Amino acid sequence: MGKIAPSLMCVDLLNVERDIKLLEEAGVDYLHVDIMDNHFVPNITLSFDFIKSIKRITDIPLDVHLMINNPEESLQYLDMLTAGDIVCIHYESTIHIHRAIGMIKDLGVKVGLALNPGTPIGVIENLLPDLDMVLIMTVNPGFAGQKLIPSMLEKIEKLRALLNEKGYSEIEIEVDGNVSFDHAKLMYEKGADIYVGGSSSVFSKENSIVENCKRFREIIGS
Ligand SMILES: O=C(CO)[C@H](O)[C@H](O)COP(=O)(O)O
Repeated sequence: MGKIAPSLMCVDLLNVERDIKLLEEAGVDYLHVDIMDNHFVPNITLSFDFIKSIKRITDIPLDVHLMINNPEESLQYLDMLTAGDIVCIHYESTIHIHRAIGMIKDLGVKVGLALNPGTPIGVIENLLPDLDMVLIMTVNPGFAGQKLIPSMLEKIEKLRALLNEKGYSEIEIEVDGNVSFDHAKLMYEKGADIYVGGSSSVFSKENSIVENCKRFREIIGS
């Protein structure tokens, strides 16, 4: 059974509370919050203060994706998170990855590790005991509305095989970037668990948010 994590960078920023209530009605599993620094990726979107505001209006667990350099310098600002939330940092974003992971654990939340499309999956092997989730970026991060990099489908499959082979089948695989309805089906077949729905699915203008989530659920068997 797959889980849906709508990407709040695709929400109507003039109607955030309205859209979050719709996502609650749709029964989504997480809210995916992208934090950028204009250095690790060339964009700036949501913020730590935005997360504080979100926490006041919903109990849906947050899936915080930090696209920032040296995340260990900013993790202190995430003390509003609680057990059940996820903090995901990029493998490429720090030379002190074990220290950064340890700091996420100290927050009492789940640990996610994201890999850019160009980063091979082998880098995670000695980190597996500390991870709850691995995020496969299926586009180069930073912007919504990009095209899927097709070779990422094989990467998902290889990661699922690696996790099973090493005895870490409980680690969840998240996919992010052009997770359209069609791509979600392929990703599901390859072994993905958590689906970041953006402009190409949950927030597609063709239907309402609630109807889009319903269609998504049917595809990922939840
Ligand atoms: O992380 C992201 C961009 O870096 C966004 O969460 C994601 O790409 C949004 O989804 P879509 O690609 O469907 O617009």
